[in-house]
Amino acid sequence: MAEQMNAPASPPSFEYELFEGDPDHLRTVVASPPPSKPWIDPVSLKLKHRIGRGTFGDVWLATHHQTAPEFDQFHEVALKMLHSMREDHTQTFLKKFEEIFVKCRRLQGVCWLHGITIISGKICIAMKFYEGSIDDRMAQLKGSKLPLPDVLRLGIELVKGVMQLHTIGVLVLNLKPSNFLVNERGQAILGDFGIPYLLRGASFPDPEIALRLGTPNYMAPEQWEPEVRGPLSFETDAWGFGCSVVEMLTGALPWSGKSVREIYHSVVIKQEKSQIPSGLPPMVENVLSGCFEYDLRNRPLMTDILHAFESSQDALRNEGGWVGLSSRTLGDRSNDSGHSVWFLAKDHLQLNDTVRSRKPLRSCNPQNMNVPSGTVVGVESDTDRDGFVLVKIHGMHNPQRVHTSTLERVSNGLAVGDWVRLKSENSIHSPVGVVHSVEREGGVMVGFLGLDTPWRGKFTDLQMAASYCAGDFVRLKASVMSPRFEWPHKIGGEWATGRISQVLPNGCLVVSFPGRLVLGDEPKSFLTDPAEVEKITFDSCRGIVKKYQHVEDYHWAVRPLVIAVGLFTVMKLGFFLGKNMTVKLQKGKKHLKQCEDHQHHQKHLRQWEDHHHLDAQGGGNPAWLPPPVANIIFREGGSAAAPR
Ligand SMILES: Nc1ncnc2c1ncn2[C@@H]1O[C@H](COP(=O)(O)OP(=O)(O)OP(=O)(O)O)[C@@H](O)[C@H]1O
Repeated sequence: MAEQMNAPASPPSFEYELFEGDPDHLRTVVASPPPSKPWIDPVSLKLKHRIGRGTFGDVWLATHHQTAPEFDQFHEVALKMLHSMREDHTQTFLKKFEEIFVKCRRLQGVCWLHGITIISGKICIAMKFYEGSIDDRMAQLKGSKLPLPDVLRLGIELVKGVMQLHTIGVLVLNLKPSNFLVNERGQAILGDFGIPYLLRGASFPDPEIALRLGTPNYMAPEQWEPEVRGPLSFETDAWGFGCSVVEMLTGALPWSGKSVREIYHSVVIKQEKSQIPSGLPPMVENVLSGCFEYDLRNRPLMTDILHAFESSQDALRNEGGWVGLSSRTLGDRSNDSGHSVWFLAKDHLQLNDTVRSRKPLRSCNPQNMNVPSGTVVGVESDTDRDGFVLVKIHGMHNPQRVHTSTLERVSNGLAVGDWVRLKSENSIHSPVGVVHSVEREGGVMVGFLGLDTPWRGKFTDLQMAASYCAGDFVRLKASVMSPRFEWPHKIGGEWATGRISQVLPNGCLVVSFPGRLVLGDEPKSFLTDPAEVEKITFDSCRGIVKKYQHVEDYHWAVRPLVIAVGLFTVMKLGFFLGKNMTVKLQKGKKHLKQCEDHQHHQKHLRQWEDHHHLDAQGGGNPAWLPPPVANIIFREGGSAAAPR
């Protein structure tokens, strides 16, 4: 097969080539066995006309002529011709396609694949030709929107298709009404079997395509830069599904009128969500709102969506119209630790599970540690996901009845959300990541920065790592010379200290720098690899200077404020000293003057005494003193003071 797949195809000139036979007389002489190999001889394909142009290539209507001694048949096919890519990437795609080809053919909800070929150096995937898409159908309706019962029915069919694709390990990543085809029985079929997923890692002449694997209007935040904001997960398809359902209900394209850059800014940076129409059955509304959770771990799985749609469809049928389905909505069950009901629904406690109090999603401090470690000895109701369990806590005699939402399962020493470090590091991705799932048998899934999908391995490959939370201060380690992402410096040249504003599901840290004044277009936040930073706390700063420098990291205004206060203090001190000096100077001058006067009067006195021959006794009587001297009292030591 490898040789067949690698065989260079003869490139026919196809751009305007029309099918020469009569398409109305497509015939099957003898039924052929379904081929287990996907390769199609390009000569057997005749292109008729182009149906449409998509992000990853064009779709053509073509005929596929198969002939052998036992059979001879024509099929009308839709031929998806991908943009040209590098030869090695073409081969990788062919290999991936070969792996999923037979599996895909068993999936009822996914378009039927005829095979694959290469024409003019471009990969061409031949699929069954369907009569139209949900998008086409919407275009024919008033307001381009579908009624709720239709949306529920089509939604259920599509979710089943997505789930089928997920079971073979493929994500769709391109859910949108134009990719929802309708078969001859009016059922919705997935028209894309995960082409963007198979294209991961391929490079295109247009770098934009490689950067974003999907159609911008329907893309989840992590889909824009999966290696940075990932990992791509089953929940990534929940976002695209949510966008598609909202469009089917409202007739409005998500982020309509916005450029690709603007959509990126809205979805990824500003973390905006699609608006969900009001008046929907609460379960549908809740599950749709869950689809738009920024953190993919908080989104529902396809099973949750299916459950919500089927329940709402049943209720709609039974009640003859939407009048309110249930007094108990899923939204009421949210958890104030930051975990959505969908997050909590992903794991179910069983007897003998080791558990501990659940850590909040966005904080390092446990809300309570009522259960530092315990064992589940009783499950109140197996069917109720939202129930209580009996937990035997070490050191306590009687088992405690604890709500499952406050507990997390610890298997092989690890729980979902734990920070871990790979024992054997590699240069491809960060060695530090966040646990996404832990199997009781030892299998672990971890989100690592640098990987676009979750890492899968054994718990023995991992060790615990320091955790990071929003609010923590961090700085690049001194040993990091060339960080993975740009990181600002301080004026003196050393790495600046920033504050974590968000922790992405793969452990990538979004860091802002409140200690830096951001002007104009300068970036407000930076991304960083958790393995490249260290935590900075007031206690860890040694010496008063370092401690003060850390205070400056809290807000850019600290330094100018300190400078202003310092200047003010200096001025005040200067003023005070100045005033004191002036008083003293004046006093000194006065004193000098008095001394001078005194000397002057002494001189006069001596002259007067000489003149009047006064004896020394008479000199002590002020009455005998000349008038200016009478106003001055002489103190000990010769200092002068004004009379009282
Ligand atoms: N198997 C098929 N049978 C009939 N029509 C198809 C088939 N596959 C695709 N189409 C139609 O061809 C048109 C172009 O499809 P294509 O998938 O290339 O574009 P797109 O959905 O806009 O973009 P993307 O490349 O992102 O999937 C769409 O209108 C789609 O409904």
